[in-house]
Amino acid sequence: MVFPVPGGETVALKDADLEIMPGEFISLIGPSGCGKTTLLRLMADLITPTSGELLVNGGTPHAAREKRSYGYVFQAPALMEWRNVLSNVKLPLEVMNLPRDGRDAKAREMLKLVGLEKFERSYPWQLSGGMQQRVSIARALAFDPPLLFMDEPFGALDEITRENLNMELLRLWKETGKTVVFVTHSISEAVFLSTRVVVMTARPGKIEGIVNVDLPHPRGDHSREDPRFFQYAAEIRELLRKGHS
Ligand SMILES: Nc1ncnc2c1ncn2[C@@H]1O[C@H](COP(=O)(O)OP(=O)(O)OP(=O)(O)O)[C@@H](O)[C@H]1O
Repeated sequence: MVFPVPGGETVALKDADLEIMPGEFISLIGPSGCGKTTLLRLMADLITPTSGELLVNGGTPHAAREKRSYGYVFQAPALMEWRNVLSNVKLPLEVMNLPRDGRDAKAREMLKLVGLEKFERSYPWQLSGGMQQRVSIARALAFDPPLLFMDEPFGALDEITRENLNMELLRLWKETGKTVVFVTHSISEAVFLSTRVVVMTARPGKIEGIVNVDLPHPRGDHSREDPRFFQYAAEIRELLRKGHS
């Protein structure tokens, strides 16, 4: 992926070869500016690759977008301040023109899934950052996409809130069987959540290595104390070091 910039071009991604299987939880980790968001945006058809091939569910990213195959959770919650929580979660269902009577029920079901059923009438500014991020996850799940793209959704949260949301996300992933592609800067978050961690190099972003995380499910606080947890974290750190130099 090459971006034109004043006076030249930026090669954001090069030789990024990756295959993701249905139901996987993949984390992308790598130095700042290595192209993690770019890779996610390419998968989501928010930008078009300048060369190479990219397939989402066997078709083009554009076709996947038209079929509403994915939900996208941004770094910042990006909720509409003038809409209450229920109405924010309903938004994609309105855009898709789904029958009016089904929309409320679906949005409520999603809010229950993220533990916010008591807050449907609240406005975004009345919620904490973590709660807002849960609303945006509920919104991304509302139309039941098989894929979930998440760009550092918990980066701005305190450690304990982040750990709690990690637990919730894993529960959701297990319950719904979705494929998740998750961008993070945190090695421990990547190990805790993922089936595989994709470590990228500094720009132009390439894949330095992939670590299979074979920690048993359900994961919880005990997983963080498992000797294998430290071993996976050390492997990822080593690959990150190699990719930095
Ligand atoms: N629209 C654009 N135009 C020009 N350059 C861009 C554009 N989008 C991204 N880039 C460049 O591509 C590179 C990769 O950016 P990207 O946002 O994907 O990195 P990242 O790994 O997600 O970084 P971070 O961890 O800091 O969020 C950066 O050098 C960035 O400046």
